[in-house]
Amino acid sequence: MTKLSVNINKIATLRNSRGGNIPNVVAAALACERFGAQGITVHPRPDERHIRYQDVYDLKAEITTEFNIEGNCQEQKFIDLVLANKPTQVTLVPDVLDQITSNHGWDTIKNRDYLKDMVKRFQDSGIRVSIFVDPDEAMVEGAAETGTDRIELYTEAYAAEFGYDDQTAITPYIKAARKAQEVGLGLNAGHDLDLHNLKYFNERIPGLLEVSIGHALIADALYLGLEETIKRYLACLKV
Ligand SMILES: CC(=O)[C@@H](O)[C@H](O)COP(=O)(O)O
Ligand SMILES: NCC(=O)COP(=O)(O)O
Repeated sequence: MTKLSVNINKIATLRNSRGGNIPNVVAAALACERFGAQGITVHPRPDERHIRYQDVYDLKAEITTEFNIEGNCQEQKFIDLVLANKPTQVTLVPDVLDQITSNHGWDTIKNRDYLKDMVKRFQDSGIRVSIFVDPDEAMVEGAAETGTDRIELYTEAYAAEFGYDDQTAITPYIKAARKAQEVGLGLNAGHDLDLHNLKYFNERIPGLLEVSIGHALIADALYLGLEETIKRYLACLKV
């Protein structure tokens, strides 16, 4: 079954809006685990607008499921943070500084040598590496040449098209997933996945190992509660 990693950035956004420690991100992560999530994802950004660097240390000390840290390895602070915490997985995302959210994958061909160095650096510390890519077979092949363990397919385009033309929405992802299988890469996916589009995606993408979901899931929890929300997302991942 595809694993669900809950991205808790938005819990930190809410906490930071007031100062103080409500809601507590570690308590929220532990609740996600208790309710069945198989992993916790955070995406600390350089301005610490949601997850703070200290949160990563605090989470690492408490959580027991797979810990996935996403971010831009062009920031030395990010590399140091990951190496100090040794999560299960680091996901390399090519964000620029003032980006509202992630909006593109790596060009794994142009940046092949750079990514190769980064992948080795993290793998040498026992950390599984995933590279965030658009659903483009050439980018998947390029990722394989870096030595990465996995890729994460950037699903914003799928989510935007889903509900209009589902077949068109999913086709590039099926092709990219098949290519990942062919070149021996593990497959993750994420961004804008939600209760409407997740089941269709999971049922059609071969070899999907993990999805990381934050924005929609935390928003759903406002209405449904965290326990019921996680239960519904897990149900979408059953085949
Ligand atoms: C890589 C990815 O798609 C997610 O991590 C997303 O970027 C979440 O980040 P924000 O919560 O800052 O939007
Ligand atoms: N890697 C994607 C992620 O962690 C969550 O993205 P979103 O669900 O907040 O869009």
